[in-house]
Amino acid sequence: MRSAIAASKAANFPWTFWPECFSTEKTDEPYCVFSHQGFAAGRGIFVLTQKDFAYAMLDKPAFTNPSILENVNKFENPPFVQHEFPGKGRGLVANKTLHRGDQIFASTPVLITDSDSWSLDNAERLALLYRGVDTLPLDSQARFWALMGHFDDDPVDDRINTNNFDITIDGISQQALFPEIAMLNHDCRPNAAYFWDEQMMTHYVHAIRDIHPGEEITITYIDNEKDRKTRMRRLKSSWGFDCSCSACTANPSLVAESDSRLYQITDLAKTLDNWTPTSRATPEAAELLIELYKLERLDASLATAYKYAAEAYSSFGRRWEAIRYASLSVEMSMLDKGFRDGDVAEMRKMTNNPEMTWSWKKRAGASGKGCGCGHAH
Ligand SMILES: C[S@@+](CC[C@H](N)C(=O)[O-])C[C@H]1O[C@@H](n2cnc3c(N)ncnc32)[C@H](O)[C@@H]1O
Repeated sequence: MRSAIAASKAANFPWTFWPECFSTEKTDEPYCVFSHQGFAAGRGIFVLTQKDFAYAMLDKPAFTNPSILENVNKFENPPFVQHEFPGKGRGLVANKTLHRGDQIFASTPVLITDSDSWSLDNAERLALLYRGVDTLPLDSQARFWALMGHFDDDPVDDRINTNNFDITIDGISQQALFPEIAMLNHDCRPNAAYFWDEQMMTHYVHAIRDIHPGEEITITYIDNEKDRKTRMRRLKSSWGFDCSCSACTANPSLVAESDSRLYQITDLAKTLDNWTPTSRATPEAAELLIELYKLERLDASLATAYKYAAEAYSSFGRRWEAIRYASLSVEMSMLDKGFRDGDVAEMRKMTNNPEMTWSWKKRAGASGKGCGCGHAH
């Protein structure tokens, strides 16, 4: 018999159990555990948050129209096998060729926690988390407990902190747990990218370059455009491991070269973002940025680099190059930022009609000389 009290027989009550709550002096509304066992065809979910936020979530299409999740959480015949890597724990290895754009996961969270719930008394916060896990369907509970921890902390906290993803719902950042996706290890030059779709309440993972059978499927946990030292420090402090990926363990001369390319990438992005009359942005600068990202094998970042190139060409009135790069940007942005992302919509517009976009001839008329920039947007 579960410790949580079933609420399923109460009329018009949307949650499976009566929420258990604790208050904090810092907030008006208590934090509660809201459990929905039927979510995503019985995968279930619990949310540790405040009442208004939990109820607003119920208005998302994923809850109001469950049939849209028909093709989500399909874990049979995966394109990978689980493998034990010395020093890394488990990871996922491709068992067939995956092409850029191939979907690897589409998964709903089993739990979502509000970062502000840390303002609760720790024992109370943990009591809510334990209660939440206890209210998940047994299958999801098992997946939760099978996750790795590394902080040597409370077992529930540790699993959440080691495996969660930052997501945003209605503009508010939250932590979400996707047990199957949490099996992916980090690489500073990953071959897969992910994004969160809040309408679908689904986390997607796609290949961002071709992945061969036997190759580990990896994502990034951090901002890979930082130099090696910064990346290593971040991975150690947040995930407790010494980065051993090829970009971190290369010969110091190669690392130094990579770091200097990363600094150049930062500078070029600043240049291309400059829409003032003194801007030195040119299509050539954007081409160089693309080349540097390719050299660094930062495939996901190409989404933004292609956008810079599309806008740079558009700003000099060069229609066909603008369209070419806008198309490339749409393809990569859909994999890294999401199907509904604003950049995707903007670049799609440019593929149809660059003349109607804000950047058209913004910099130099069609001459390519000098800058008549004006302001972006
Ligand atoms: C989200 S889990 C990934 C799956 C995990 N390997 C497992 O066995 O469940 C994150 C943890 O995996 C390990 N890990 C992930 N990527 C790693 C890497 N590149 N090198 C070493 N350890 C890694 C770290 O212990 C990290 O805290």
